[in-house]
Amino acid sequence: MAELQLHQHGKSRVRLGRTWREGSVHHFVEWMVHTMLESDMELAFTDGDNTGMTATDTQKNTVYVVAKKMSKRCSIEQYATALAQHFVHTYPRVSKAKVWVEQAPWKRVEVGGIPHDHGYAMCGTEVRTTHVTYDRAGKLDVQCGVKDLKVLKTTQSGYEGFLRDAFTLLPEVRDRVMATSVTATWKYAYQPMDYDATFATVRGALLDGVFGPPKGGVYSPSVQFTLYAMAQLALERAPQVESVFLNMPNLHFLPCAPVGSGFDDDVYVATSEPHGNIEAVVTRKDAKPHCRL
Ligand SMILES: O=c1[nH]c(=O)c2[nH]c(=O)[nH]c2[nH]1
Repeated sequence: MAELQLHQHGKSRVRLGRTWREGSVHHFVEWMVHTMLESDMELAFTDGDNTGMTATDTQKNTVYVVAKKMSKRCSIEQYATALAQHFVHTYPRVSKAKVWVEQAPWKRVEVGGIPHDHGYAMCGTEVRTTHVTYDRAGKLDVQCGVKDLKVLKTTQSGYEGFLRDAFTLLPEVRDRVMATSVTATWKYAYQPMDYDATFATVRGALLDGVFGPPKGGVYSPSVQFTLYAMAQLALERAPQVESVFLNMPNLHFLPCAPVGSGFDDDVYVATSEPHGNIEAVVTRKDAKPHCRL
């Protein structure tokens, strides 16, 4: 006999744009929203009975309704919280709402050094993310993050001392290009007053962990060491953060010696596949672990 275990239903990849007009200055965001509802809908799966079900089409429509209701400029965390709470408070069969939001990297343009009133350009790939859950007991969980944050440094990176056997071809190096696309998520011990400010603090810490000071930088003996240094800095600078998950592919730039010349740390074969893949969860001592592995 079969038994229904966890079940949920939601809408994926709902895209929206939202403008807030503050006089002549307009603020714009583009969001990709995913919803998922845990609800008392076993009979839909086992008996084909849809009574009381919040259709995924309704969930999609609600994404837009709640965006409209956010009358003041807000962060993705505030929006996702409002959306999750709406589902639980409106639909008695819903026991837990899960909402993911990703913010596209539109940035206000500057013309002659002056911020434009309503002009935006998309520069880069970096997407700000959040994952919010809210349940009928009123438990709210907000996780923040960033993905596709691509970083590269042309030196101050090496890789030495690793195991060598018959399968090892990689030479040891003290100078190489280090490039990665950072995915980070972090959990708070307590919710910050200002999600935007805390996001900026954590993002800044992650970048400083990679690059070090502007003159001279900081040496990376491995992606692993740099990942841990980044997470340590984030925990140090943002006291609200209790744990950080980081995933960092090692995007290899392979030494290239064009025909007739040698390799002088100047020309590389740029690759994306295959790539190394390094990840870890780093928690504040005595904090609850945060599982993304
Ligand atoms: O920083 C690195 N970590 C690794 O685990 C690894 N493995 C590898 O081939 N190159 C590298 N570089």
